[in-house]
Order: sequence, then structure tokens, then C-alpha cells
Amino acid sequence: MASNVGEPAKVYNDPIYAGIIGGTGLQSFSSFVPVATLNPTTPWGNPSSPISVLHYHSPVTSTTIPVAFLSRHGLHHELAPHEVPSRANIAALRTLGVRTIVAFSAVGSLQEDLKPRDFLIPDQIIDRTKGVRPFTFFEGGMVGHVGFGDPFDEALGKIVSKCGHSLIGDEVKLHNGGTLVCMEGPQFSTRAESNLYHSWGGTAINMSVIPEAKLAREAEIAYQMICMSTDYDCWHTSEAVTVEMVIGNMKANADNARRLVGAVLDELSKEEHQELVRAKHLEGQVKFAGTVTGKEGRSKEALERLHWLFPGYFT
Ligand SMILES: CSC[C@H]1O[C@H](OP(=O)(O)O)[C@H](O)[C@@H]1O
Ligand SMILES: Nc1ncnc2[nH]cnc12
Repeated sequence: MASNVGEPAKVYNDPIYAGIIGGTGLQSFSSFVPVATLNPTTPWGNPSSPISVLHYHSPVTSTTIPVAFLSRHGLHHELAPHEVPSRANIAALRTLGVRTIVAFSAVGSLQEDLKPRDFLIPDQIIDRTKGVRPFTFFEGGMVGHVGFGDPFDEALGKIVSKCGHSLIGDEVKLHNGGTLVCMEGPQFSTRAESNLYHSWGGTAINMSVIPEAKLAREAEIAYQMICMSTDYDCWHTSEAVTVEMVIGNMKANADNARRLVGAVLDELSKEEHQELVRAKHLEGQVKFAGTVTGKEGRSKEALERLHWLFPGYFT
């Protein structure tokens, strides 16, 4: 509930089905109305940042929907890609009710056609992280295997793809489909690596989609990343990527990101998408995917953690 003294409240009692994860250059969403600031804790620690509950009023459906916003690298970008507590982020969002996440990322382009400031809705991932980030909820005495052949949610991806009309600027394009390479970082790629990813047909590169997308799948959350191209990495003949380049292009494009989210929320607030926003198509999947471990082999600690995330799923 919103407090009436001008400050956002510290609790919010209604379910929040839609979540936004902001990345580099997108640490807040000031165009929506802040109604609560939540500081949840989880069995996997604290999320990257407080979670802001924002109200979005859709001019298309004349409804107001609550959205949970979380800043991936912290409020001031203090967390490196390998330090992002993705399990806590996804677990905290799920526990608030979130079943649909649109996640933003600044990416380097691996193909000529994807120009800096263009948007990309990827549909595949190549994982080049190094295994140093915690990447599953299922460990320590409870094994689980979820499908990840299509790492993004197809239905949600289609909705986001339909919203390209919201972007302004003659040159700005929204590209549908493509392969996102996720590297470990925090250093950018070598030129040999960048050439390799380009030759593989990778579309873009970042340091964030793994393990976020894997954990969202484990948490039965429909997840789509929206990539904003900021540079041509270093395979291209133009100037090699620098942080200034990334931040500069992100700042220039932040308005477009907000417009795109507005258009996506206009769609998601339609009656016909209510099952999707609640990820009804994913509900219960993990109950079966997570029953590999026989009852005698299940550890009490793992069961307790999973019970927190999926009450009633595992005994
Ligand atoms: C600041 S350049 C590299 C950094 O930018 C991207 O962050 P995010 O995905 O959170 O927007 C990329 O993944 C790297 O973490
Ligand atoms: N070139 C690049 N490599 C990895 N992550 C990035 N994020 C933005 N540009 C990037």
C-alpha cells in the first residue's frame, strides 16, 4: 500500500506479477509512480538493490498495474557482473508474485546490421561464463533439471517484439531474434574472442544474461531480455568498446527504453495476456523437474530453501 506522507511505503500487499530488471545506465525508472520500496531478504542473501514498486497507468487499457523494479548492479552500479546476486534477485521477485520479467542489458554488437542504439530481442544464448557465479536453486541435496533449449519466453518475446513502434529516432531499429553471447568479464573480450563470436554468428555480447535467465526458468518466471546495443565490441573496424561508449549510448537511449517498457506494459495489461503475465504455462513445471533426488537423499537445508521459494512443491 502507498503511504500518504509522500514517501514510498515499505510494504506492498497486493501481488505484483510484472518485474523489470534494469542494467547498466538504467538504474531507476522515474517515469512511473513509486508507491513502495521493499528490502526483502532470501535464503540466497539480499537482492542487488531495494525493489521499487511502481505504478504504471496504461492509457491503452485504462488500468494501473504494479511493477517491481530492481537494479541489477545496485543503485549506484557497485556490483560487477560476477558479483550480482542473481539467485536472491530472482527469488525475491518471485516471492513478491512476479511471474514475468523484462530485463534490460547494454550489449556489444557482433554484427554490422545491429548498430549502436538499436534494440535487440534475442532468442538464443551462448554461455561463455566460467562457472564462478552461483547458477542454480537446485543443489546441496536437491537436484533439479529444467529445460533451457529456448532460454527466453517465446510468448513474452513476441509481445516485446511487437512494441518496436514505440521507439523514436529515424535510425533506431528493433531487431527480432538473435544469439546473445554471455561472457564472464568484467574485462571486455580480446579481439581474437570477439572475432570468434562474430564468426559463430553471435548477434550481441554481454556479461549478464547468465545466470539470470537460467534462474528465471528454474523459478517458473517468463523471462525476456531487451538488449540495447552500445558498441561494436572489438571485432569491428570502428573504435573498440570503452565504458564511456557504453554509458553514453545507454544515456542517449534511456528514453527509448522507457517508451518500450510502457508499450510492453500496455500489452501485458490487456485481458488476453493475463495468463501469460502470471506465467500459467510454466506453473508447476519445477515440481517435476526437481524430483530427481529420492526422498532419502534430500537434505533438510535444501528442502527448507526450496520450500521458501516454492511452498508446497517438495517434501
Ligand atoms: C558497463 S559495460 C559492461 C556491462 O554492461 C552490461 O551490463 P548490463 O547487462 O547489466 O546492462 C554488460 O552485461 C556488462 O555487465
Ligand atoms: N562489448 C561488450 N562486451 C560485453 N558486454 C558489453 N556490454 C556492452 N558492451 C559490451
